[in-house]
Amino acid sequence: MITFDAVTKRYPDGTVAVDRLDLEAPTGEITVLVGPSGCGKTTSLRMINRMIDASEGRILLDGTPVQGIDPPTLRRGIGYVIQQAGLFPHRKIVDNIATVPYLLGWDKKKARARAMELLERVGLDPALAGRYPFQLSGGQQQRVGVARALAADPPVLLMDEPFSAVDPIVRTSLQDELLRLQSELNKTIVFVTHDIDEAIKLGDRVAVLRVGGKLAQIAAPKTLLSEPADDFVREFLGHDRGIRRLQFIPTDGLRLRTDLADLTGAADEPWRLVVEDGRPAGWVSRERPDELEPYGTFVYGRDSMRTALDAALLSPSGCAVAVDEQGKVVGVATRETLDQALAEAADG
Ligand SMILES: Nc1ncnc2c1ncn2[C@@H]1O[C@H](COP(=O)(O)OP(=O)(O)OP(=O)(O)O)[C@@H](O)[C@H]1O
Repeated sequence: MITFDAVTKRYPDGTVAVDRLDLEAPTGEITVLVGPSGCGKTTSLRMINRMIDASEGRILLDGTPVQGIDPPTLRRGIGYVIQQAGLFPHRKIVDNIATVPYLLGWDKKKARARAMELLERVGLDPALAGRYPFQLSGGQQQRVGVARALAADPPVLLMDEPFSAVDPIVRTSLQDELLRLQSELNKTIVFVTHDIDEAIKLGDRVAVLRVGGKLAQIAAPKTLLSEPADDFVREFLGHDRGIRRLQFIPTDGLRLRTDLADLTGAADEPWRLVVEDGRPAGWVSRERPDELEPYGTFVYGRDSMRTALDAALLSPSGCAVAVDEQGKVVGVATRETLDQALAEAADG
């Protein structure tokens, strides 16, 4: 656990970047620091590994003040990932990843074997090991940055806007990859971002900071969205806070119809889903039975109501197609069913 105990950072020019910050980042969880530009996120993060020293207050790592640990020792137990990966341009990928093991005096063979293992772990082709950073895409470089931070298996990972410099599609896959890795590794992660969607997706807990380095609220994402502490937090969460809340509402309680999906014999309805080899092929209407119309799917029980609703909006029938993990149709959520679930969500 990382604990901020009344931590203040005053820069020499008098700027108060962080103001009496109290915060806990529990072991094995992702704690996200989010807030507008200049609110002290990076300063807070860097005080954990003493790249910046606090002016007042204490930061504790499992109860031990970091101020009492010499920086090299401290950093051995703390991986650090930054925007644009910060790789050494003249070192091959494998050697970039093995940076910390080399510093720790591991023999070259063991360090490289560990680097190769990590390369695969972060979803990269081992064939990239011999390349130089400039021969990789931005997203691949970020993955290497994550692999490098994990190389000596540190219990703590600090991540400073690690995915901000890549396009939205790559960012989404990096976020998914981080969540997958974390489900295996259970690191204590402190993650800085200015993107509220990223914070809500990744954080077990999200700390919202306001300019001046004051904590506005810390809560689980779901609570943050349903109970923002004040107008600043409400505004920061954006006008589509209600829509975002839907991503925490599960779909496993939705009642599905199977008679609209050729599964149990088609009902006499305006729309019918054509299923081929168990998979959706398209909707057909009574008026135009030969024309396949578009459809949207959600994975029943895994995806949230937000995805289910999106799936319904993509279908002219207004119904969302529920599939299993293999993409096979399990039924259809009609507009009435979705309406009912939304009404219940609004109550809760
Ligand atoms: N070395 C420094 N000297 C003086 N002021 C600084 C220094 N570093 C940062 N600051 C100021 O401290 C405040 C917090 O900066 P910090 O970089 O921690 O914010 P941030 O929330 O990470 O911002 P961003 O999202 O823009 O990166 C800002 O007002 C910044 O200008």
